[in-house]
Amino acid sequence: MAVHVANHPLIKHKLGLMREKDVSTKDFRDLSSEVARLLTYEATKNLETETQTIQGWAGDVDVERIKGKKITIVPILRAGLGMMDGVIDLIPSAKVSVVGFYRNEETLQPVQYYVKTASAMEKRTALILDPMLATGGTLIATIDLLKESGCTKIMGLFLVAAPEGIAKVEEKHPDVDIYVAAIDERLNEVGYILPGLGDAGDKIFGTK
Ligand SMILES: O=P(O)(O)OC[C@H]1O[C@H](OP(=O)(O)OP(=O)(O)O)[C@H](O)[C@@H]1O
Ligand SMILES: O=c1cc[nH]c(=O)[nH]1
Ligand SMILES: [Mg+2]
Repeated sequence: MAVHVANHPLIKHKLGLMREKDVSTKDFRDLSSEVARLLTYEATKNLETETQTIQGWAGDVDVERIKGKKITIVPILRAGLGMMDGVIDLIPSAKVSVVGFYRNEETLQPVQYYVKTASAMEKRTALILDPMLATGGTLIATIDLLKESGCTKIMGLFLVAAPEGIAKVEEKHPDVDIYVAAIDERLNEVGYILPGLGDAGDKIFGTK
Protein backbone atom coordinates (compact mmCIF):
# COMPACT_ATOMS: atom_id res chain seq x y z
CA MET A 1 0.00 0.00 0.00
CA ALA A 2 1.33 3.41 -0.90
CA VAL A 3 0.77 6.06 1.77
CA HIS A 4 1.10 9.58 0.41
CA VAL A 5 1.52 12.28 3.03
CA ALA A 6 0.73 15.74 1.71
CA ASN A 7 3.60 18.14 1.84
CA HIS A 8 1.86 21.25 0.57
CA PRO A 9 2.07 24.42 2.69
CA LEU A 10 -1.62 25.21 2.15
CA ILE A 11 -2.63 21.77 3.47
CA LYS A 12 -0.35 22.10 6.50
CA HIS A 13 -1.67 25.59 7.25
CA LYS A 14 -5.32 24.61 6.95
CA LEU A 15 -4.89 21.45 9.02
CA GLY A 16 -3.19 23.55 11.70
CA LEU A 17 -6.26 25.81 11.84
CA MET A 18 -8.48 22.75 12.26
CA ARG A 19 -6.50 21.63 15.31
CA GLU A 20 -7.37 24.78 17.30
CA LYS A 21 -9.34 23.86 20.43
CA ASP A 22 -12.09 26.42 19.85
CA VAL A 23 -12.42 26.16 16.08
CA SER A 24 -15.99 26.98 15.03
CA THR A 25 -18.26 24.49 13.28
CA LYS A 26 -18.29 26.70 10.19
CA ASP A 27 -14.51 26.97 10.01
CA PHE A 28 -13.96 23.25 10.67
CA ARG A 29 -16.47 22.36 7.96
CA ASP A 30 -15.04 24.81 5.43
CA LEU A 31 -11.47 23.68 6.13
CA SER A 32 -12.40 19.97 5.81
CA SER A 33 -13.71 20.68 2.36
CA GLU A 34 -10.73 22.84 1.37
CA VAL A 35 -8.16 20.26 2.47
CA ALA A 36 -10.15 17.54 0.70
CA ARG A 37 -10.02 19.57 -2.50
CA LEU A 38 -6.23 19.85 -2.26
CA LEU A 39 -5.86 16.12 -1.49
CA THR A 40 -8.02 15.32 -4.53
CA TYR A 41 -5.60 17.17 -6.77
CA GLU A 42 -2.78 14.99 -5.42
CA ALA A 43 -4.70 11.73 -5.56
CA THR A 44 -5.88 12.13 -9.15
CA LYS A 45 -2.56 13.02 -10.67
CA ASN A 46 -1.97 9.50 -12.07
CA LEU A 47 -5.43 8.86 -13.51
CA GLU A 48 -5.15 7.48 -17.01
CA THR A 49 -6.17 9.71 -19.91
CA GLU A 50 -6.79 8.99 -23.58
CA THR A 51 -6.51 11.21 -26.62
CA GLN A 52 -9.65 12.28 -28.47
CA THR A 53 -9.92 14.42 -31.56
CA ILE A 54 -12.51 17.19 -31.26
CA GLN A 55 -13.47 20.20 -33.34
CA GLY A 56 -11.79 23.25 -31.92
CA TRP A 57 -12.16 26.88 -32.94
CA ALA A 58 -9.50 26.48 -35.65
CA GLY A 59 -10.24 22.91 -36.80
CA ASP A 60 -9.51 19.49 -35.37
CA VAL A 61 -7.52 19.37 -32.17
CA ASP A 62 -6.33 16.43 -30.01
CA VAL A 63 -7.36 16.70 -26.36
CA GLU A 64 -6.88 14.46 -23.31
CA ARG A 65 -9.89 12.95 -21.56
CA ILE A 66 -10.01 10.78 -18.45
CA LYS A 67 -10.20 7.17 -19.59
CA GLY A 68 -12.90 4.64 -18.79
CA LYS A 69 -15.85 4.72 -16.40
CA LYS A 70 -14.24 7.29 -14.16
CA ILE A 71 -14.70 7.80 -10.48
CA THR A 72 -17.12 7.07 -7.72
CA ILE A 73 -16.49 8.99 -4.55
CA VAL A 74 -17.32 7.10 -1.35
CA PRO A 75 -18.00 9.37 1.65
CA ILE A 76 -18.21 7.39 4.89
CA LEU A 77 -21.12 8.71 6.96
CA ARG A 78 -21.19 10.95 8.75
CA ALA A 79 -17.88 12.74 8.83
CA GLY A 80 -16.88 11.90 5.25
CA LEU A 81 -19.70 14.16 4.04
CA GLY A 82 -17.66 17.11 5.26
CA MET A 83 -15.08 16.39 2.57
CA MET A 84 -17.50 15.80 -0.27
CA ASP A 85 -18.04 19.33 -1.60
CA GLY A 86 -14.32 19.94 -2.00
CA VAL A 87 -13.89 16.73 -3.98
CA ILE A 88 -16.95 17.35 -6.16
CA ASP A 89 -15.63 20.82 -7.01
CA LEU A 90 -12.81 19.08 -8.88
CA ILE A 91 -14.68 15.99 -10.12
CA PRO A 92 -18.20 17.35 -10.76
CA SER A 93 -19.41 14.32 -12.71
CA ALA A 94 -18.38 11.76 -10.07
CA LYS A 95 -21.03 9.31 -8.98
CA VAL A 96 -21.45 9.13 -5.21
CA SER A 97 -21.52 5.80 -3.35
CA VAL A 98 -22.57 6.38 0.25
CA VAL A 99 -21.46 4.05 3.03
CA GLY A 100 -22.62 4.45 6.65
CA PHE A 101 -20.60 3.19 9.60
CA TYR A 102 -20.34 4.26 13.21
CA ARG A 103 -17.76 3.01 15.63
CA ASN A 104 -19.05 1.18 18.69
CA GLU A 105 -17.62 3.30 21.52
CA GLU A 106 -16.67 0.30 23.68
CA THR A 107 -15.42 -2.29 21.21
CA LEU A 108 -14.27 0.28 18.59
CA GLN A 109 -15.66 -2.07 15.95
CA PRO A 110 -17.40 -0.48 12.94
CA VAL A 111 -21.16 -0.99 12.71
CA GLN A 112 -22.64 -0.71 9.22
CA TYR A 113 -26.00 1.05 8.85
CA TYR A 114 -26.23 2.17 5.22
CA VAL A 115 -24.86 1.31 1.76
CA LYS A 116 -25.86 2.62 -1.65
CA THR A 117 -23.23 2.21 -4.34
CA ALA A 118 -23.08 3.52 -7.91
CA SER A 119 -23.68 1.27 -10.92
CA ALA A 120 -20.85 -0.65 -12.62
CA MET A 121 -18.54 -0.51 -9.60
CA GLU A 122 -16.18 -2.97 -11.29
CA LYS A 123 -15.35 -0.32 -13.91
CA ARG A 124 -14.83 2.58 -11.53
CA THR A 125 -12.04 3.94 -9.41
CA ALA A 126 -13.38 4.37 -5.86
CA LEU A 127 -12.20 7.38 -3.88
CA ILE A 128 -13.07 6.88 -0.19
CA LEU A 129 -13.50 10.03 1.94
CA ASP A 130 -13.18 10.10 5.72
CA PRO A 131 -11.43 12.73 7.84
CA MET A 132 -10.11 10.16 10.35
CA LEU A 133 -8.29 6.84 9.98
CA ALA A 134 -7.90 5.73 13.61
CA THR A 135 -7.85 1.97 14.39
CA GLY A 136 -8.46 1.28 10.67
CA GLY A 137 -11.57 -0.83 11.35
CA THR A 138 -13.96 1.44 9.43
CA LEU A 139 -11.68 1.71 6.43
CA ILE A 140 -11.09 -2.05 6.27
CA ALA A 141 -14.84 -2.71 6.41
CA THR A 142 -15.44 -0.12 3.66
CA ILE A 143 -12.77 -1.61 1.40
CA ASP A 144 -14.20 -5.09 2.04
CA LEU A 145 -17.62 -4.02 0.83
CA LEU A 146 -16.26 -2.10 -2.18
CA LYS A 147 -14.30 -5.17 -3.25
CA GLU A 148 -17.42 -7.33 -2.79
CA SER A 149 -19.24 -4.94 -5.15
CA GLY A 150 -16.57 -5.59 -7.80
CA CYS A 151 -14.32 -2.59 -7.32
CA THR A 152 -10.64 -3.25 -8.05
CA LYS A 153 -9.17 0.27 -8.01
CA ILE A 154 -9.54 1.87 -4.59
CA MET A 155 -7.96 4.97 -3.07
CA GLY A 156 -8.73 6.86 0.13
CA LEU A 157 -8.41 10.48 1.27
CA PHE A 158 -8.02 11.26 5.00
CA LEU A 159 -7.22 14.39 6.93
CA VAL A 160 -5.45 12.66 9.83
CA ALA A 161 -4.32 9.03 10.20
CA ALA A 162 -2.84 7.06 13.09
CA PRO A 163 0.18 4.81 12.47
CA GLU A 164 -1.65 1.87 14.13
CA GLY A 165 -4.57 2.14 11.70
CA ILE A 166 -2.36 2.50 8.65
CA ALA A 167 -0.46 -0.68 9.61
CA LYS A 168 -3.71 -2.63 10.00
CA VAL A 169 -5.09 -1.50 6.64
CA GLU A 170 -1.77 -2.18 4.94
CA GLU A 171 -1.81 -5.76 6.22
CA LYS A 172 -5.37 -6.47 5.06
CA HIS A 173 -5.53 -4.40 1.85
CA PRO A 174 -2.02 -3.77 0.52
CA ASP A 175 -3.41 -2.86 -2.93
CA VAL A 176 -5.16 0.33 -1.75
CA ASP A 177 -3.42 3.72 -1.91
CA ILE A 178 -4.15 6.42 0.63
CA TYR A 179 -3.56 10.17 0.68
CA VAL A 180 -3.40 11.87 4.07
CA ALA A 181 -2.86 15.46 5.17
CA ALA A 182 -0.95 14.19 8.25
CA ILE A 183 0.09 11.05 10.08
CA ASP A 184 -0.16 11.79 13.79
CA GLU A 185 1.58 10.19 16.78
CA ARG A 186 -0.72 7.49 18.13
CA LEU A 187 -4.14 6.45 19.40
CA ASN A 188 -5.18 7.15 22.98
CA GLU A 189 -6.72 4.50 25.26
CA VAL A 190 -10.22 5.11 23.80
CA GLY A 191 -9.18 4.99 20.17
CA TYR A 192 -8.88 8.72 19.44
CA ILE A 193 -5.96 10.07 17.44
CA LEU A 194 -3.37 12.20 19.25
CA PRO A 195 -2.87 15.07 18.74
CA GLY A 196 -5.63 14.58 16.14
CA LEU A 197 -8.72 16.71 15.65
CA GLY A 198 -11.06 15.32 18.30
CA ASP A 199 -14.36 13.92 17.06
CA ALA A 200 -14.45 15.05 13.45
CA GLY A 201 -18.11 14.08 12.91
CA ASP A 202 -19.25 16.13 15.88
CA LYS A 203 -17.16 19.10 14.76
CA ILE A 204 -18.46 19.03 11.19
CA PHE A 205 -22.10 18.64 12.24
CA GLY A 206 -21.91 20.81 15.37
CA THR A 207 -23.28 18.04 17.55
CA LYS A 208 -21.18 18.66 20.65
O1 LIG B 1 -10.45 3.92 12.13
P1 LIG B 1 -11.59 3.73 13.08
O2 LIG B 1 -11.13 3.36 14.46
O3 LIG B 1 -12.62 2.79 12.55
O4 LIG B 1 -12.26 5.14 13.30
C1 LIG B 1 -12.50 6.05 12.28
C2 LIG B 1 -13.97 6.31 12.12
O5 LIG B 1 -14.49 6.96 13.29
C3 LIG B 1 -15.15 8.16 12.89
O6 LIG B 1 -16.49 7.96 12.63
P2 LIG B 1 -17.58 7.79 13.80
O7 LIG B 1 -17.71 6.36 14.18
O8 LIG B 1 -17.27 8.74 14.90
O9 LIG B 1 -18.91 8.19 13.08
P3 LIG B 1 -19.44 9.65 12.65
O10 LIG B 1 -18.75 9.98 11.37
O11 LIG B 1 -20.88 9.44 12.49
O12 LIG B 1 -19.10 10.62 13.74
C4 LIG B 1 -14.41 8.57 11.66
O13 LIG B 1 -15.09 9.51 10.88
C5 LIG B 1 -14.18 7.25 10.97
O14 LIG B 1 -15.26 6.84 10.17
O1 LIG C 1 -9.62 10.70 16.67
C1 LIG C 1 -10.66 10.24 16.17
C2 LIG C 1 -10.88 8.87 16.01
C3 LIG C 1 -12.05 8.44 15.45
N1 LIG C 1 -12.98 9.35 15.08
C4 LIG C 1 -12.79 10.66 15.24
O2 LIG C 1 -13.66 11.46 14.87
N2 LIG C 1 -11.64 11.09 15.78
MG1 LIG D 1 -17.80 10.61 15.17
